[in-house]
Formats: sequence, C-alpha cells, structure tokens
Amino acid sequence: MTLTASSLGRDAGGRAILDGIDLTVAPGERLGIVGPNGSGKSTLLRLLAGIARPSRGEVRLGGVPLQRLTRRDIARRLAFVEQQAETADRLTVRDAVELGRTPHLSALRPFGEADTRVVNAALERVDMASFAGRLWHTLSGGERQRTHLARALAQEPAILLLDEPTNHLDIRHQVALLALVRRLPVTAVMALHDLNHASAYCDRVLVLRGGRIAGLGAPAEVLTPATIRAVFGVEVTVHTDPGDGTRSLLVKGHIPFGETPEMTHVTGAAR
Ligand SMILES: Nc1ncnc2c1ncn2[C@@H]1O[C@H](COP(=O)(O)OP(=O)(O)OP(=O)(O)O)[C@@H](O)[C@H]1O
Repeated sequence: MTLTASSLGRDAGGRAILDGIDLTVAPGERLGIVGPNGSGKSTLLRLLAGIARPSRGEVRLGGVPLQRLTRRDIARRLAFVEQQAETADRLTVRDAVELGRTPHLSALRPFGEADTRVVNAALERVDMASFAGRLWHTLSGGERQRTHLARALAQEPAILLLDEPTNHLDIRHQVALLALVRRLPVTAVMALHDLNHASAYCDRVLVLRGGRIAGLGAPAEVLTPATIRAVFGVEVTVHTDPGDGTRSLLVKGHIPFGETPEMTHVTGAAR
C-alpha cells in the first residue's frame, strides 16, 4: 500500500514547523527519517499517521486522502508507535498487545483463537513472551518499547510508522528490532537518530532540516560527510568493510554550537 504526502506542511507556535514535504513511500520500502532535534521528524510521522492535521497539503493512504478514512479504517492498514507512548498502568503486557487487534474486531467478529495466535506471535517476535502477565508499570523502558512494537505488530498493518523505535533498547534488542522490521512484509517509515542504523536498515533516507527536506535517496547517496556536516554540524568519515562492503560513519568531531554549519550542497534530490 502506497503512502504519499503532497505539499505537506504544519504550522505551530506561529511558524511552519514542517513545509513543502512531497514524498511517496512505495509498498515494502523501508524509509528512514533523520534530522537534528526539532527538525520535524515526529511532526511528519504524526501527519502521516493521521494523528495531527496538516496546515497545508495532504496525506494519501492507498490513494485515498486520510481525512476521508475513519480512525478504524486507518488502524486496519497503518500502525504507529509514538515516541513516549503511554499505556494504562493496570494493563498487563498481553492486554496491551491485545489492544492491537481492536481495529479488526466487531460485535460480529469478537476476539477469538486466531487473535490469540497473532498476539502470541507478536510477543515472541519482540522477545516479550515471558513478560505476558506482567503489569505495565513494572516494565523497564526497553520492555515498554518492545511491548508497544508488539501491539503495533498485532495490528497486522501494511504500513508501520515508528518514532525512534530503538529508544531505551540495549544494543542486541536494537539490532533485533531493526532486523525484524527489515524482514517483515510491511512498509516501514521510521525516525532514527543513529545514522548508521538508517544506513544499514533503510532502502532510502529522508533528511529533514528546519522542517524541510534536505535530502532524499539511497543511504550512500544522502548520508555523505558533506550532508552530515551541513545538516548536523558533525564531521564524519566513511568506512567501508572490506569483507561485506558495509558502510559505517565514524564521528570525528562537531562544529561548536553558535557556529552555523556551512550550507554546503546537500546531495540526494527529493523524488
Ligand atoms: N505546539 C507547538 N508549538 C510550538 N512549537 C512546536 C509545537 N509542536 C512542535 N513544535 C516545534 O516543532 C519543531 C519540530 O518538532 P518535532 O517534535 O517534530 O521534532 P523532531 O525532529 O521529532 O525532534 P526530536 O529529535 O527532538 O524528537 C520543534 O522545534 C518543536 O519545538
């Protein structure tokens, strides 16, 4: 299912916090959104999820404008794991994940065995099966994050939107989550702070700067030392593993705050 944004913009606090976003996410694609703090990553994800309303432009899901779809219609196709998402304290992990089935249920289609199987599989996939009976407020930050992802997987969406999904996760669970998202038969759009994760696990990367697209393309095309210097104010060198060709960015230093990075040419044309 294709997700598109045309001339998308959002105003807040008397200014445009996002503007001129034209984007088509192809079915099955993994798109990473990167950018400095406050560049508009969460705002873009919230607009794509239909949680926030655009001030300009529109989002289409499978060709249909989001405002023509009900929340339930959207939730059957698209799941969103927000940053700092909360859940009621009295819920168990299983209860929280079962909520992911809600868009598929009705009076004529109550929760059944097939739903239990989907919930069990989602818990297994994020390594939370042994926590199923635990109350929400007893979970660590990483365990909560993995439960949120399990809830989204239980929705069986065609499109998964993730806002900093590796937050709070230890390194093994970070890699396991990104590898899982890469394996799943879904379209994934995820805001990531780690540029090496964006490089290794995404087909394309969208770079935001001040609410606008500063680059969009394949990781090697967009995440270059020049772009990273201009957008993030950080000096990096690129290393390529001679064995498997994996490209990694090594941080060498940063431009002090107060000194604006040069607005050098930013690669990767917006498509
Ligand atoms: N209601 C609001 N009023 C004023 N400014 C707002 C409002 N909501 C968001 N902003 C501003 O919009 C900008 C974009 O915010 P957003 O949360 O999308 O950034 P982000 O790229 O996700 O940041 P981070 O990396 O810190 O999570 C920020 O400068 C933020 O302060």
